[in-house]
Amino acid sequence: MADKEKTFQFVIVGGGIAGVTCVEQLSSQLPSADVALITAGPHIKAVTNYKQVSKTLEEFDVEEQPSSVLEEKFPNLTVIHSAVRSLNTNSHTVETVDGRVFGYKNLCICSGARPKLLAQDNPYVLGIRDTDSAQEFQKRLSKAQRIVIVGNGGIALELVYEVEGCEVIWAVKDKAIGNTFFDAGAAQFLIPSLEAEKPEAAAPCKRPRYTTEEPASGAAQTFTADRTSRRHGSDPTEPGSALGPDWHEGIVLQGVEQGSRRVSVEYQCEVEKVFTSEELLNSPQQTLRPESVGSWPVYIQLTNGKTFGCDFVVSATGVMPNTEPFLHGNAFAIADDGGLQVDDHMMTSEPNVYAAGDVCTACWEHSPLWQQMRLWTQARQMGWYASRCMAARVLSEPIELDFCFELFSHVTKFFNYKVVLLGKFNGQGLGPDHELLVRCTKGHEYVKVVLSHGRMVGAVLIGETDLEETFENLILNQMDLTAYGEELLNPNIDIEDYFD
Ligand SMILES: Cc1cc2nc3c(=O)[nH]c(=O)nc-3n(C[C@H](O)[C@H](O)[C@H](O)COP(=O)(O)OP(=O)(O)OC[C@H]3O[C@@H](n4cnc5c(N)ncnc54)[C@H](O)[C@@H]3O)c2cc1C
Ligand SMILES: NC(=O)c1ccc[n+]([C@@H]2O[C@H](COP(=O)([O-])OP(=O)(O)OC[C@H]3O[C@@H](n4cnc5c(N)ncnc54)[C@H](O)[C@@H]3O)[C@@H](O)[C@H]2O)c1
Repeated sequence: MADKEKTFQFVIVGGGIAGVTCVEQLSSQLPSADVALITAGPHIKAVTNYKQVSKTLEEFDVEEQPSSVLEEKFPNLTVIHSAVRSLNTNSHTVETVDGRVFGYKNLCICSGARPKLLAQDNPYVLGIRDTDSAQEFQKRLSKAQRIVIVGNGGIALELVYEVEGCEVIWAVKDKAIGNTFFDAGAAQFLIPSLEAEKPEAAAPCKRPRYTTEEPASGAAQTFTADRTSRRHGSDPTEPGSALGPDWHEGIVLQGVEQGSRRVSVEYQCEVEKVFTSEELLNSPQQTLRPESVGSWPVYIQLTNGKTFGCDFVVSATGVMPNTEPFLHGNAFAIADDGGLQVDDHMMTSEPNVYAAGDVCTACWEHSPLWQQMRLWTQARQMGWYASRCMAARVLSEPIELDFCFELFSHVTKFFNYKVVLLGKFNGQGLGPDHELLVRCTKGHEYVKVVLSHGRMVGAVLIGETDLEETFENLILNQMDLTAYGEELLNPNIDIEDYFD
C-alpha cells in the first residue's frame, strides 16, 4: 500500500445528497477544520431551493454541480474524485482505486445504494439509479415497443406514468399498485389516472381518451389511451443532470411508437425467470407456442404462469446499500437490510466512523411516528445530523437526536398528484390496533387518516388537500380526537381553522 498522502480531520465518502449536506454543514460549523470529500462520481449533488414547508415537511431541488462549486464555497475543503476501494479502521486510513491513501480522524460514509437487480449482469435487465442509468434507460426505451417493469415502489410508479409510445407490462407482487407508499384504497383512487393528462402548461396535447375494461378479480387490468401529440416543453436533459424528485420530467421517456401508451398490470406475481429466446426454446417450462418465440430479445416468465416477450426489463425492485468497499478487515455491524448500523449519533460500530443516507440503517430506538425510507429528504437530514454529531464530539458538546426524526414526513408526486405521507401512513407496525378514516373525491383528492387509541398517528394526502400542516400538528401534539369521529374528515368543516 502507498504511503499516506495526508491525514484530514474529517473525511466524507460520497458526493450525493447525504455526503454533500454533511460537508456543507461541517465546513460551515468548523470553517478551519481540514475536510476531504472523496467521491466516485464526476459531479456532486447539491440541495437547492430548500424550503421548510412546515415543522417537518421540506421541499428542495437536487442539482448536479461540479465539485469546484463546493471548494470555492469552503476553502477548507479538498474534493478527491476517486472511489474508495478499502478502509482500514485500525490505521484510520482509506485507499482509493487509484492507489492513493488518506488518513482520517473522523470518517463519514455516505456511499448511497445501488439497484437490487432481479438478474445481475443481464444486458436485458436495467436498474435506474443515477444520471447515466437514467440516460441508458431513455436510450433503450426510444427503440422499444414493449417493456416489462417489475416492482411496485417509487421508481415503478414514476415510470408507468411517464413512459409513452411503448406497451408497458407492470408486474407487481401485491394485490394493488404502489404498495410501498399506498394501501388498496389509495391505489384504486390512482389507477384511473394512469392515463391522466399532463399539466396543460407542460404538455399542450389533446386530452387523452382512455378506456378501461372492468377487471375480473385478480385479472390483468389494461389501460389504453390515444395521445395525438407528444409532450412539449420537455427539453432533453443536459448530460449529467441529477436524478431529482422530478428526474423524469427532464427527459423524454418515449418508446418507438408515437403518442400511444398502454399499461397492463399483472398483480400478485413475481419473476420466475428471465430468458433469451434461445434459452426459452430449450427450456422445458416454456409455455409459448414455438412460432411466437424469437420475436423478442428477452422473455420474462412470471409466477402467474404467464410469459411475456419484451425489449427489456426494468428491475425497480429496491436498493442495496453500497457497503462492500468498507467491510473487508473491519467489524461493522450490518442491519438486516444490508445497511451499516448507526446509533442515535449516526455512529457505526467502528470507532470514529459515522454513516448517513442510503448506505446506513437507523438502529436507534425510533420515535413511534418515524420510520426510515431511503429518500432524498432522509439522506439530507441524516447528512446534516451526522455532521452536527461529528462536530459536537470534537467540541465535546452534548447533542440530542434531531427533531426531524420525530415524525416521518415525505412530499412527492405520483401520477401527477401531490402526495404527502405522514407518520405511520400505512399503519406500519400498528397491527390490527388502529382505525382508518378515509375521504375520497374521485379524480380530485384522497385523504386517509390513521388513528390509534383516538390519536392521529399517520396520514396519506393525495391531491391539493392543504391538510398537511393541520394533520402534522394533530399527529405531533397527539390530541385525543375520539370526540370528533368521522366529522374529522367532514369536507364542510374547515378543519384548519377548527384546530388552529
Ligand atoms: C430513479 C430514482 C428516483 C428517486 N426519486 C426520489 C424522490 O422523488 N424523492 C426522494 O425522496 N427520493 C428519491 N430517490 C431516492 C434518493 O435518490 C436517495 O434516497 C438519495 O439519493 C440517497 O442519497 P445518498 O447521498 O445517501 O446516496 P447517493 O445520492 O446515491 O450518493 C452516493 C454517492 O456516493 C458515491 N460513492 C458510492 N460509492 C463510493 C465509493 N466507494 N467511494 C467514493 N464514493 C462513492 C456515489 O458516486 C455518489 O456520489 C430516488 C432514487 C432513484 C434511484
Ligand atoms: N417519489 C419518491 O418518493 C421516490 C421515487 C422513486 C424512487 N424513490 C426511492 O428510491 C429508491 C429506489 O426506488 P425503488 O422503486 O427501486 O424501491 P422501492 O423500495 O420504492 O420499491 C421496491 C419495490 O419492489 C418490490 N420488490 C422487491 N423485490 C422484488 C422482487 N424480487 N420481485 C418483485 N417485486 C419486488 C417491493 O415490494 C417494492 O414494491 C427507494 O428508496 C425509493 O423510496 C422514491
